[in-house]
Amino acid sequence: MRRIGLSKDYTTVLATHHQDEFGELYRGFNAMLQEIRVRDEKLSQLATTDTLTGLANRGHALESLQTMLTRAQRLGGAMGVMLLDVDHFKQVNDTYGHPAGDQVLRDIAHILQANVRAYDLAARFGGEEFLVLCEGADLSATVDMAERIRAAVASRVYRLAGGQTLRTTVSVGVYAGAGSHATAMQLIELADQALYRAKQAGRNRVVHA
Ligand SMILES: Nc1nc2c(ncn2[C@@H]2O[C@H](COP(=O)(O)OP(=O)(O)OP(=O)(O)O)[C@@H](O)[C@H]2O)c(=O)[nH]1
Repeated sequence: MRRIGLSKDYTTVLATHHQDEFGELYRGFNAMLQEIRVRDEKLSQLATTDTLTGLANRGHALESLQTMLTRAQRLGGAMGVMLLDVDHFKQVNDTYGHPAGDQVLRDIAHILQANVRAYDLAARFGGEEFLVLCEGADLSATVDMAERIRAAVASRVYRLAGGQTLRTTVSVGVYAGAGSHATAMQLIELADQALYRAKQAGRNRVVHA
């Protein structure tokens, strides 16, 4: 028990064959460990997940970016970063209402999840902005993935609760690379500059740095 207390490894189960008070004590202790583990998982889920979309939240995305970048730099591999912003989203809210806007954000989150690989990370980075981290992807692979997502969003017809339908588009800024001196914030900044150019060029497009 002292070892569990020190290691905080609550997955441990204490084995006992006692049928007396000791057995009772062990079983109570195991039940308590199980409860701590479930609460631990719930807390960590709450701390890393965006509640509206179920995607990773900004903090978790930044941590993952740092981990992915460090790994890519250590192994000399590539990585891609994609910043997506919903076009004219204020108009969606103004025309159809905030709940409709929320539904669009949730739908886009589904599209992202359906289009990224198991080892990529899709996150909600801010209000109507999403970040996708593509592990081991070079520029061409990241742009291809971004283009697939852009096209999927553009062709989606959102069906609202009241029977109305709407369509929307996203602009995407892409950066790929993991230069030995690059920092996580520089990667985001470069993707953001590309995103800005995508908006300036007319939206509903992918631009890379
Ligand atoms: N429904 C909903 N709206 C949100 C949420 N977070 C941010 N927004 C809205 O997103 C809108 C963003 O608007 P802007 O930054 O003006 O950008 P935009 O209208 O998308 O225009 P462009 O980015 O230039 O294409 C604002 O109206 C915010 O209120 C959210 O969680 N739910």
